[in-house]
Amino acid sequence: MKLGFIGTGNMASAIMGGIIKNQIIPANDIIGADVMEAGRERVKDQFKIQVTADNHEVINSSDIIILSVKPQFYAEVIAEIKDDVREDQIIITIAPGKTLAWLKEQFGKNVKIVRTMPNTPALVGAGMTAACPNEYMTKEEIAYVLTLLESFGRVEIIPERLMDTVVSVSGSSPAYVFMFIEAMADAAVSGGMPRAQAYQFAAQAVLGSAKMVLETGKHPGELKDMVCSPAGTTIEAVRVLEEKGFRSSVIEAMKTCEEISKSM
Ligand SMILES: NC(=O)C1=CN([C@@H]2O[C@H](COP(=O)(O)OP(=O)(O)OC[C@H]3O[C@@H](n4cnc5c(N)ncnc54)[C@H](OP(=O)(O)O)[C@@H]3O)[C@@H](O)[C@H]2O)C=CC1
Ligand SMILES: O=C(O)[C@@H]1CCC=N1
Repeated sequence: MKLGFIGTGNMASAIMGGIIKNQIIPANDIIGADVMEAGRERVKDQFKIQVTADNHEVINSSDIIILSVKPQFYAEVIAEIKDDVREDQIIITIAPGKTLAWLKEQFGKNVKIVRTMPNTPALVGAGMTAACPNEYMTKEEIAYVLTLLESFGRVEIIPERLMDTVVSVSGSSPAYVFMFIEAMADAAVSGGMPRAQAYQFAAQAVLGSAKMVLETGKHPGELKDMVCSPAGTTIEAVRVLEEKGFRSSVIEAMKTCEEISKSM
């Protein structure tokens, strides 16, 4: 199976890193194109894949192609490659807002497409990816693409109407979590902890808490109550977080993210 990337930036790197690390497709069966020579050289050096400046070469040498450019470049890239795309090839998209209907219109012909929304934890095999195959994909092809996506984390097939919500809850959310970890580390530094150690403690606490949600099946509120000892320290921190609008700020930020995704 030959895999191609058009765009070899942050998300493409995270995906190819996961696929190669989990030996789903070897590096020498992966090719990436990027307009930026620096982007090409970076993935060539880091992942030992083939690189090219020619998007047509990616299409003509791949069975599956991941369009990993920014949404604003999707129309021009599809216009450039659409005549090369064969009926047996599979296109995986990862851009917010680019619906299957829009993609079909851009290609102007029946193309096998899986619309997805991954995230950068794919790089460490802990991604969360939503997938939405179009009507031209066979069950076997869908199963293979899911195997590919599972090589760098969890994957769920979802109705396309939820894709913008996926952008806000998992596509973009690593950024919010990194901000949270940074803020916790700053507070730990203010308490006298060395910064590198503070990042370790903060990040592991977030990782452990997330694992508790995923592995215990308990409601996050119940897990929060388990930490809040009566008249203890935690409930005072929770009180301040509520006073500062922690939850509502997260919700408002995510609703904004979702709206921007819809507009792309
Ligand atoms: N980063 C993330 O966490 C996530 C990103 N995504 C989606 O993934 C896609 C890529 O995002 P990201 O990796 O962050 O973006 P990057 O800017 O890091 O990577 C995109 C790369 O593609 C290059 N490029 C632009 N136009 C072309 C072209 N016509 N042909 C070939 N290469 C081109 C860009 O060059 P140049 O810099 O010159 O534009 C850039 O090097 C986007 O649609 C994004 O929404 C989805 C989920 C998560
Ligand atoms: O910020 C963005 O537009 C991309 C999509 C989800 C995460 N990054």
